[in-house]
Amino acid sequence: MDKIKPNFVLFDLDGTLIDSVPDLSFCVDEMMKQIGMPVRGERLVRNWLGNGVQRLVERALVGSDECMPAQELMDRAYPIFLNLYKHNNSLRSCIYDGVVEGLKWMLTQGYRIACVTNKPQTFAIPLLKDKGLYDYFEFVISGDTCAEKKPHPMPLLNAAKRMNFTPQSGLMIGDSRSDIKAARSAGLHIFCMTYGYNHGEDIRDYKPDITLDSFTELVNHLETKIN
Ligand SMILES: O=C(O)COP(=O)(O)O
Ligand SMILES: [Mg+2]
Repeated sequence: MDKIKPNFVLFDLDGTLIDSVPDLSFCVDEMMKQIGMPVRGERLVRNWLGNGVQRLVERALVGSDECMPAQELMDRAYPIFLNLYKHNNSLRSCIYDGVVEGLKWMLTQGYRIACVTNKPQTFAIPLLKDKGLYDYFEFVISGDTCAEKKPHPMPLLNAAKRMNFTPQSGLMIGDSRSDIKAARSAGLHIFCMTYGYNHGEDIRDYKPDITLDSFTELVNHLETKIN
């Protein structure tokens, strides 16, 4: 594929900018211990992430991707998780190699960038700030900013509107099938990182426009906007 020159670029957070699973799995396991249930471990949490923290907790409680826990169990467990994650939001999480260089390069090339995540605002903003990434973005659309989250196109359409460009002139960079589905429905181009979380499946099977092993490869796929 030839290099493209999108008017704006939207970045996913978990699994794209930051490996947040170490903190999330710590909190899931502490919650499980506190309610007297078996811990789940990092590998399963990695596969259950991608549809917001509420869905992650539901999956952890039933031990599967699909089913729903009893409401009474969720009502007991979810507040415990929220309190734990509030205090363990960024301690163990790491920025992926190449991300800071990639974001700096985007800005020097004249790109306008924002973050679109399914993580609720109360966790997304402190995490981005703690890791020194917040100031790179014009704005952050979190999992609870719009009425719908990815894979629904609404957060991406909202971002395009705030950028004042058509969705078709934008690019989403993510790591999961939710990012691909949202981008396709909204009409954006979509690049995916191979190192992220995609429910244990190879992201190439979902056919993004491009797959990247590192943000340092962005230079191979994007034109400069400064001429
Ligand atoms: O909170 C999640 O489930 C994942 O969030 P993401 O959209 O940044 O990958
Ligand atoms: Mg993600």
